[in-house]
Amino acid sequence: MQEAFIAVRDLACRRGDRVLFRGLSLTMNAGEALRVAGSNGIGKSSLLRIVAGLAPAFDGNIETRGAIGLVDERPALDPHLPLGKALGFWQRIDGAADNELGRLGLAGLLDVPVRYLSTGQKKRAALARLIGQKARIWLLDEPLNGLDGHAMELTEALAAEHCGAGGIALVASHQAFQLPGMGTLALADYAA
Ligand SMILES: Nc1ncnc2c1ncn2[C@@H]1O[C@H](COP(=O)(O)OP(=O)(O)OP(=O)(O)O)[C@@H](O)[C@H]1O
Repeated sequence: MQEAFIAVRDLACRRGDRVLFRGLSLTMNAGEALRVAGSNGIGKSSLLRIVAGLAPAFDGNIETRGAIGLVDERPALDPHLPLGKALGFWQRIDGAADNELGRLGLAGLLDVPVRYLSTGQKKRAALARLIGQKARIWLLDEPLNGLDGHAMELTEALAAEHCGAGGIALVASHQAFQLPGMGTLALADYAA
């Protein structure tokens, strides 16, 4: 099984003219989960994007081992395709895998164009793709936004199963995320 590891060392993040945080270090090993907490605009999404390699660090460095799957408010699913075909695109790349469609309440929606899915359905569709991706590192940006109570619990359960199987979950959320043994990193502690 592919190893999972994240090391963030003395990280600083700058957006535009402003340094948002500095001096941030953390290490995550297989099976660990961490919630990044903080108010709007403090830099939670920016941190996840830097860890994903989608944005540059202003200072410090990041080391990751294991494939990374990022879920944010923009599902990487073609809005014009029916959900089944949009997920099928990724299945051809990721390899066939159980996307947990039934569990995610998506089995009856495969003929619906992605753009017509509700906010919560889109979020669940993004989770289906993430599960199919089989990435060892999950970066979840506000994963509970727009979800009803049942879907929130399901998302937390899926993340717990992912960590139980040796994955890593780094979760940016301004609201509580229930996951056994999950630590919390208050980004305000590193505000520049
Ligand atoms: N490309 C950019 N150029 C300039 N400023 C940016 C850029 N991207 C983000 N910002 C700013 O950086 C700050 C941090 O944004 P970020 O999305 O990381 O915050 P967040 O903690 O995830 O917020 P929220 O809880 O609202 O999702 C915000 O003030 C935002 O306006």
